[in-house]
Amino acid sequence: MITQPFVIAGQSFSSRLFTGTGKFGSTQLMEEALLASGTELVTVALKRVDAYTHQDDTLVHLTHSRLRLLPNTSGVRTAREAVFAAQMAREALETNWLKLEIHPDPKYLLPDPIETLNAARELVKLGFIVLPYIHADPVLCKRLEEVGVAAVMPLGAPIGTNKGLRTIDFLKIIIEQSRVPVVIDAGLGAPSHAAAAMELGADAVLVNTAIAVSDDPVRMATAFRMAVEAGRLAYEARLARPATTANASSPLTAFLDEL
Ligand SMILES: CC(=O)[C@@H](O)[C@H](O)COP(=O)(O)O
Repeated sequence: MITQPFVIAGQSFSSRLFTGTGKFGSTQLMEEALLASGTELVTVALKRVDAYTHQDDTLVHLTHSRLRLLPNTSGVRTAREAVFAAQMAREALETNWLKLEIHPDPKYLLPDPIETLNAARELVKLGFIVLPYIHADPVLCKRLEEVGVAAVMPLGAPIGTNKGLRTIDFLKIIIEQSRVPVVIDAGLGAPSHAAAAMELGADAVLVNTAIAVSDDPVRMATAFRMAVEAGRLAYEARLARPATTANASSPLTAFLDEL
Protein backbone atom coordinates (compact mmCIF):
# COMPACT_ATOMS: atom_id res chain seq x y z
CA MET A 1 0.00 0.00 0.00
CA ILE A 2 1.58 3.28 -1.06
CA THR A 3 -1.25 5.72 -0.38
CA GLN A 4 -3.14 6.27 2.84
CA PRO A 5 -6.10 3.90 3.32
CA PHE A 6 -9.52 5.45 3.78
CA VAL A 7 -12.68 4.46 5.56
CA ILE A 8 -16.35 4.28 4.59
CA ALA A 9 -18.80 3.34 7.32
CA GLY A 10 -16.05 1.79 9.43
CA GLN A 11 -14.66 -0.29 6.56
CA SER A 12 -11.07 0.47 5.57
CA PHE A 13 -10.07 0.39 1.88
CA SER A 14 -6.54 0.44 0.57
CA SER A 15 -7.63 0.68 -3.06
CA ARG A 16 -9.29 3.92 -4.07
CA LEU A 17 -10.50 2.46 -7.36
CA PHE A 18 -14.04 1.12 -7.22
CA THR A 19 -15.26 -0.75 -10.26
CA GLY A 20 -18.38 -1.86 -12.10
CA THR A 21 -19.10 -5.23 -13.63
CA GLY A 22 -21.08 -4.44 -16.79
CA LYS A 23 -20.05 -4.42 -20.46
CA PHE A 24 -17.17 -6.94 -20.21
CA GLY A 25 -16.81 -9.43 -23.06
CA SER A 26 -17.06 -12.34 -20.62
CA THR A 27 -17.29 -12.92 -16.90
CA GLN A 28 -13.83 -14.50 -16.97
CA LEU A 29 -12.38 -11.33 -18.47
CA MET A 30 -14.31 -9.26 -15.93
CA GLU A 31 -12.76 -11.24 -13.07
CA GLU A 32 -9.22 -10.90 -14.47
CA ALA A 33 -9.64 -7.16 -15.02
CA LEU A 34 -11.08 -6.54 -11.56
CA LEU A 35 -8.25 -8.44 -9.93
CA ALA A 36 -5.72 -6.47 -11.99
CA SER A 37 -7.37 -3.20 -10.94
CA GLY A 38 -6.71 -3.92 -7.28
CA THR A 39 -10.27 -2.94 -6.49
CA GLU A 40 -11.88 -3.89 -3.21
CA LEU A 41 -15.41 -2.62 -3.89
CA VAL A 42 -17.34 -3.83 -6.90
CA THR A 43 -20.80 -2.66 -7.85
CA VAL A 44 -23.30 -5.11 -9.33
CA ALA A 45 -26.60 -4.16 -10.94
CA LEU A 46 -29.31 -6.13 -9.23
CA LYS A 47 -31.30 -6.22 -12.45
CA ARG A 48 -28.44 -8.08 -14.18
CA VAL A 49 -27.83 -10.89 -11.74
CA ASP A 50 -29.82 -13.75 -10.35
CA ALA A 51 -28.97 -12.96 -6.76
CA TYR A 52 -31.07 -15.71 -5.23
CA THR A 53 -29.17 -18.67 -6.66
CA HIS A 54 -25.52 -18.92 -5.80
CA GLN A 55 -24.90 -20.11 -9.37
CA ASP A 56 -25.12 -16.75 -11.10
CA ASP A 57 -22.12 -16.53 -13.44
CA THR A 58 -21.25 -12.91 -12.61
CA LEU A 59 -21.47 -13.52 -8.88
CA VAL A 60 -19.43 -16.73 -9.10
CA HIS A 61 -16.59 -14.72 -10.70
CA LEU A 62 -16.75 -12.15 -7.91
CA THR A 63 -16.22 -14.64 -5.10
CA HIS A 64 -12.89 -13.39 -3.80
CA SER A 65 -12.18 -12.52 -0.21
CA ARG A 66 -10.80 -9.09 -1.15
CA LEU A 67 -13.90 -8.08 -3.15
CA ARG A 68 -16.79 -6.49 -1.30
CA LEU A 69 -20.02 -6.32 -3.29
CA LEU A 70 -21.89 -3.06 -3.66
CA PRO A 71 -25.32 -3.86 -5.13
CA ASN A 72 -26.80 -1.00 -7.12
CA THR A 73 -30.38 -0.11 -7.88
CA SER A 74 -29.82 0.80 -11.52
CA GLY A 75 -33.11 0.48 -13.41
CA VAL A 76 -35.39 1.84 -10.70
CA ARG A 77 -37.27 5.07 -11.35
CA THR A 78 -38.60 6.11 -7.96
CA ALA A 79 -37.66 6.13 -4.29
CA ARG A 80 -40.28 3.49 -3.65
CA GLU A 81 -38.79 1.13 -6.23
CA ALA A 82 -35.31 1.80 -4.87
CA VAL A 83 -36.31 0.83 -1.33
CA PHE A 84 -37.89 -2.37 -2.62
CA ALA A 85 -34.79 -3.23 -4.69
CA ALA A 86 -32.51 -2.50 -1.72
CA GLN A 87 -34.42 -4.85 0.51
CA MET A 88 -34.18 -7.60 -2.11
CA ALA A 89 -30.44 -7.00 -2.43
CA ARG A 90 -29.91 -7.14 1.31
CA GLU A 91 -31.71 -10.44 1.56
CA ALA A 92 -30.16 -12.08 -1.49
CA LEU A 93 -26.58 -10.80 -1.27
CA GLU A 94 -26.38 -10.52 2.50
CA THR A 95 -25.04 -6.99 2.53
CA ASN A 96 -26.56 -3.75 3.72
CA TRP A 97 -24.23 -1.70 1.50
CA LEU A 98 -26.03 -0.07 -1.40
CA LYS A 99 -25.22 2.13 -4.33
CA LEU A 100 -28.41 4.11 -4.69
CA GLU A 101 -29.05 4.93 -8.35
CA ILE A 102 -32.33 6.41 -9.51
CA HIS A 103 -32.24 7.60 -13.11
CA PRO A 104 -35.60 7.57 -14.84
CA ASP A 105 -34.38 9.00 -18.15
CA PRO A 106 -32.70 6.28 -20.26
CA LYS A 107 -31.16 8.75 -22.70
CA TYR A 108 -28.84 10.61 -20.31
CA LEU A 109 -29.18 8.42 -17.20
CA LEU A 110 -29.05 11.52 -15.02
CA PRO A 111 -29.93 10.81 -11.39
CA ASP A 112 -33.21 12.16 -10.00
CA PRO A 113 -32.18 14.32 -7.00
CA ILE A 114 -35.56 14.41 -5.27
CA GLU A 115 -36.25 10.68 -5.45
CA THR A 116 -32.64 10.00 -4.44
CA LEU A 117 -32.86 12.18 -1.33
CA ASN A 118 -36.20 10.63 -0.33
CA ALA A 119 -34.91 7.11 -0.86
CA ALA A 120 -31.67 7.81 1.01
CA ARG A 121 -33.58 9.11 4.04
CA GLU A 122 -35.72 5.98 4.13
CA LEU A 123 -32.87 3.54 3.50
CA VAL A 124 -30.67 5.02 6.23
CA LYS A 125 -33.58 4.56 8.65
CA LEU A 126 -33.80 0.93 7.53
CA GLY A 127 -30.14 0.37 8.40
CA PHE A 128 -28.53 0.51 4.96
CA ILE A 129 -25.05 1.88 4.26
CA VAL A 130 -26.09 4.22 1.45
CA LEU A 131 -23.77 5.52 -1.27
CA PRO A 132 -25.93 7.66 -3.57
CA TYR A 133 -25.08 8.35 -7.21
CA ILE A 134 -25.93 11.98 -7.87
CA HIS A 135 -25.24 14.96 -10.06
CA ALA A 136 -22.30 17.07 -8.92
CA ASP A 137 -24.56 19.26 -6.80
CA PRO A 138 -22.92 20.58 -3.61
CA VAL A 139 -26.27 21.50 -2.03
CA LEU A 140 -27.70 18.03 -2.60
CA CYS A 141 -24.51 16.49 -1.18
CA LYS A 142 -25.03 18.42 2.05
CA ARG A 143 -28.67 17.36 2.25
CA LEU A 144 -27.66 13.73 1.73
CA GLU A 145 -24.99 14.03 4.38
CA GLU A 146 -27.63 15.35 6.81
CA VAL A 147 -29.82 12.28 6.27
CA GLY A 148 -26.86 10.01 7.05
CA VAL A 149 -25.40 8.64 3.83
CA ALA A 150 -22.00 6.96 4.15
CA ALA A 151 -20.44 8.64 1.09
CA VAL A 152 -21.52 10.70 -1.89
CA MET A 153 -20.92 9.69 -5.50
CA PRO A 154 -21.14 12.73 -7.77
CA LEU A 155 -20.76 12.21 -11.52
CA GLY A 156 -17.87 13.45 -13.62
CA ALA A 157 -19.98 13.09 -16.77
CA PRO A 158 -23.01 10.96 -17.69
CA ILE A 159 -22.57 7.18 -17.36
CA GLY A 160 -20.74 5.55 -20.24
CA THR A 161 -19.79 8.82 -21.99
CA ASN A 162 -16.05 8.66 -21.17
CA LYS A 163 -15.91 12.47 -21.20
CA GLY A 164 -14.01 12.95 -17.95
CA LEU A 165 -14.43 15.65 -15.32
CA ARG A 166 -17.03 17.88 -17.00
CA THR A 167 -18.37 18.92 -13.60
CA ILE A 168 -14.99 19.86 -12.16
CA ASP A 169 -15.92 23.23 -10.62
CA PHE A 170 -18.73 21.65 -8.63
CA LEU A 171 -16.68 18.60 -7.69
CA LYS A 172 -14.13 20.95 -6.13
CA ILE A 173 -16.84 22.54 -3.96
CA ILE A 174 -18.16 19.13 -2.96
CA ILE A 175 -14.69 17.92 -1.97
CA GLU A 176 -14.05 21.12 -0.02
CA GLN A 177 -17.32 20.89 1.92
CA SER A 178 -17.98 17.19 2.37
CA ARG A 179 -17.75 15.51 5.74
CA VAL A 180 -18.31 12.07 4.17
CA PRO A 181 -16.04 10.42 1.56
CA VAL A 182 -16.45 11.67 -2.01
CA VAL A 183 -16.33 9.02 -4.74
CA ILE A 184 -16.33 10.46 -8.25
CA ASP A 185 -18.45 8.11 -10.30
CA ALA A 186 -19.24 7.84 -13.99
CA GLY A 187 -17.89 9.26 -17.19
CA LEU A 188 -14.19 8.74 -16.41
CA GLY A 189 -12.93 7.57 -19.79
CA ALA A 190 -9.15 7.55 -19.34
CA PRO A 191 -6.66 6.89 -16.56
CA SER A 192 -5.70 10.58 -16.75
CA HIS A 193 -9.29 11.50 -15.79
CA ALA A 194 -9.04 9.26 -12.74
CA ALA A 195 -5.65 10.73 -11.81
CA ALA A 196 -7.08 14.25 -12.13
CA ALA A 197 -10.02 13.30 -9.87
CA MET A 198 -7.63 12.02 -7.23
CA GLU A 199 -5.40 15.08 -7.53
CA LEU A 200 -8.47 17.20 -6.71
CA GLY A 201 -8.77 15.34 -3.42
CA ALA A 202 -11.52 12.84 -4.18
CA ASP A 203 -11.42 9.91 -1.79
CA ALA A 204 -11.99 7.37 -4.57
CA VAL A 205 -13.35 6.95 -8.10
CA LEU A 206 -15.68 4.42 -9.65
CA VAL A 207 -14.94 3.25 -13.20
CA ASN A 208 -16.70 0.71 -15.38
CA THR A 209 -17.11 1.48 -19.09
CA ALA A 210 -13.58 2.68 -19.84
CA ILE A 211 -12.08 -0.53 -18.47
CA ALA A 212 -14.71 -2.96 -19.79
CA VAL A 213 -14.87 -1.74 -23.40
CA SER A 214 -11.16 -1.24 -23.98
CA ASP A 215 -9.31 -3.62 -26.31
CA ASP A 216 -7.48 -5.07 -23.33
CA PRO A 217 -9.48 -4.65 -20.09
CA VAL A 218 -6.79 -6.26 -17.94
CA ARG A 219 -4.13 -3.78 -19.06
CA MET A 220 -6.58 -0.89 -18.88
CA ALA A 221 -7.57 -1.90 -15.34
CA THR A 222 -3.88 -1.89 -14.43
CA ALA A 223 -3.49 1.56 -15.99
CA PHE A 224 -6.43 2.89 -13.94
CA ARG A 225 -4.98 1.36 -10.78
CA MET A 226 -1.65 3.10 -11.38
CA ALA A 227 -3.33 6.39 -12.28
CA VAL A 228 -5.47 6.38 -9.15
CA GLU A 229 -2.43 5.67 -6.99
CA ALA A 230 -0.40 8.36 -8.78
CA GLY A 231 -3.17 10.94 -8.43
CA ARG A 232 -3.66 10.22 -4.76
CA LEU A 233 0.08 10.26 -4.06
CA ALA A 234 0.33 13.65 -5.75
CA TYR A 235 -2.58 14.95 -3.65
CA GLU A 236 -1.01 13.68 -0.44
CA ALA A 237 2.37 15.20 -1.43
CA ARG A 238 0.55 18.51 -2.19
CA LEU A 239 0.77 19.82 -5.76
CA ALA A 240 2.76 22.93 -6.58
CA ARG A 241 0.57 26.00 -7.13
CA PRO A 242 0.16 27.39 -10.65
CA ALA A 243 1.69 30.84 -11.18
CA THR A 244 0.98 33.50 -13.80
CA THR A 245 4.59 34.58 -14.30
CA ALA A 246 7.69 32.47 -14.93
CA ASN A 247 9.90 31.45 -12.06
CA ALA A 248 13.29 29.95 -13.01
CA SER A 249 13.84 26.38 -11.84
CA SER A 250 17.52 27.02 -11.15
CA PRO A 251 19.11 30.31 -10.05
CA LEU A 252 20.53 32.48 -12.83
CA THR A 253 23.13 34.10 -10.56
CA ALA A 254 25.93 31.60 -11.38
CA PHE A 255 26.12 32.71 -15.02
CA LEU A 256 25.95 36.32 -14.04
CA ASP A 257 28.81 35.90 -11.56
CA GLU A 258 31.12 34.50 -14.28
CA LEU A 259 30.55 37.41 -16.65
C1 LIG B 1 -21.56 0.36 -12.95
C2 LIG B 1 -22.04 1.64 -12.49
O1 LIG B 1 -22.41 1.80 -11.37
C3 LIG B 1 -22.06 2.72 -13.45
O2 LIG B 1 -23.35 3.16 -13.47
C4 LIG B 1 -21.09 3.75 -12.99
O3 LIG B 1 -21.68 4.95 -12.77
C5 LIG B 1 -19.87 3.83 -13.83
O4 LIG B 1 -19.95 4.71 -14.91
P1 LIG B 1 -18.99 4.50 -16.18
O5 LIG B 1 -19.47 3.27 -16.87
O6 LIG B 1 -19.17 5.76 -16.99
O7 LIG B 1 -17.59 4.32 -15.67
